[in-house]
Amino acid sequence: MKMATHITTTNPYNNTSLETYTYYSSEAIDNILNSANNTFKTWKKASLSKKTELLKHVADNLSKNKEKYSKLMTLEMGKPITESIAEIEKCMYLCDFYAENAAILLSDEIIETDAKESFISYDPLGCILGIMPWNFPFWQAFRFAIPTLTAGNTVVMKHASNVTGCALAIQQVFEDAGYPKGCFSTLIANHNTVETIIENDIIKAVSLTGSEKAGREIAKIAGAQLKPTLLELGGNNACVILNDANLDAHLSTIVKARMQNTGQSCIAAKRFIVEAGIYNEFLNKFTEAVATLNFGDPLLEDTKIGTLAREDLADTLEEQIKASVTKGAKVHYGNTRNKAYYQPTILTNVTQDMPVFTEETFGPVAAIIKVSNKEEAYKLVSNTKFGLGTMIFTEAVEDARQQIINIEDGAFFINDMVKSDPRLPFGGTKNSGYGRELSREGILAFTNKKTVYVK
Ligand SMILES: NC(=O)c1ccc[n+]([C@@H]2O[C@H](COP(=O)([O-])OP(=O)(O)OC[C@H]3O[C@@H](n4cnc5c(N)ncnc54)[C@H](O)[C@@H]3O)[C@@H](O)[C@H]2O)c1
Ligand SMILES: O=CCCC(=O)O
Repeated sequence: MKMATHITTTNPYNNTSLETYTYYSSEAIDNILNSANNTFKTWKKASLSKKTELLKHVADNLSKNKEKYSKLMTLEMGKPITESIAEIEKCMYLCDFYAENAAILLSDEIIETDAKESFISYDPLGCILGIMPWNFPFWQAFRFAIPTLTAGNTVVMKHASNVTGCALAIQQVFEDAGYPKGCFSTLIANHNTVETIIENDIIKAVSLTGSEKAGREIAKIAGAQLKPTLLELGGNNACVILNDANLDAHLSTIVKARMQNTGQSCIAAKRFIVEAGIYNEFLNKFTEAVATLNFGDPLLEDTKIGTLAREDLADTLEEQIKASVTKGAKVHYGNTRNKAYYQPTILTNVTQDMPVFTEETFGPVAAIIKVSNKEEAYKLVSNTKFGLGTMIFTEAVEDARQQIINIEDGAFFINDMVKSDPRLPFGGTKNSGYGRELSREGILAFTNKKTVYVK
């Protein structure tokens, strides 16, 4: 098959072309990798105060250009503009968090032994390749790059092709903030080229955020080179609603847990496991709230639901819903479609053998499962190959806490939606990947935890 030489980005809301970009030549990619490698030699020794000062410049740049970057994200992948603005603000908060805490998080860890002095020194590894998805075009890139750079590594990033404008804008943010050339570079590269990039000695590790399929492929390539990977993959989070849940307090959070980013979030609530005693009340209130979500031009502030980021994503969702309906699921609400638009949809009578239960659904469809008691609910929670997070809504918090040990996921949220927070580790288990981003874990992810022993 002939390899594409260009990427043309498209606005999924009106299907108009935005820009055309040429894939970088292998020579251009080699130059970028060499530059990242050379810069590493000095960047790793730069003082932490210089590095954290630059984080403040990044946050200032994001603040100054918030509208421009938000609009770019919305144009390229269709998310409602208010959510794009919130995404840029979250990136700013991430910079502030590491600017304030990096010195403590990266400081040597003294360990008393029979040596005069012994400690762990957290040293950077070198140039790290980030492979990123389109669903949070700025946030995912920043979640990886900010701690990785602050730990003293350099970064090259291959972003999803439909957000190439964002990928280049992100490089510009780092350049304008004053990072030395070679600290952060975007690579416009296709999948075949990525294999060669991973094989290059300059790349010391790979961080991938993307699908389970991509995780398997990238881990295999990196594994053959004995290079470490951090994998942030798909999810199929359960949202458990027990009989005593306070729906008045939590309904809007529960709706947001599924419909945020037009349902295109790895940690979205995808399987709603609802106890019989609250089932009718929940279904009525949830449906009423979902029906108020306004679809429209994502550039308008009152739009709450956009199109999906690409038309083929709506094809996949439609197939998953059709196959589930064939197996007995009922369309309780929604299920109309027009090109990349998929109406928020609620399916009831969902059982464990249906694609909307077993697979990740990346769009605004809620699969509702009725259970007769909480024991049954907890059994269903873990019946998934994914392991990003579980959320539970109940007033019996102490009782829910007893489940901490049984939840197999990377996160367990009681009376809130699963969400990422720079202060807390983020990541999955099972087919959702391995490794942790954010917090102390994230800044140490790409470090050599070096034992130093002075007799
Ligand atoms: N766990 C998390 O933190 C997290 C966050 C966001 C998205 N995701 C997941 O990402 C997926 C949606 O994003 P997507 O559609 O962009 O995923 P994707 O796997 O199709 O692509 C992700 C990135 O990997 C690249 N890629 C994929 N296969 C590759 C290969 N063989 N060689 C080189 N590069 C390759 C893509 O070009 C893109 O840059 C969902 O499954 C979602 O749950 C996970
Ligand atoms: O798609 C996943 C969202 C990840 C996050 O919020 O950090």
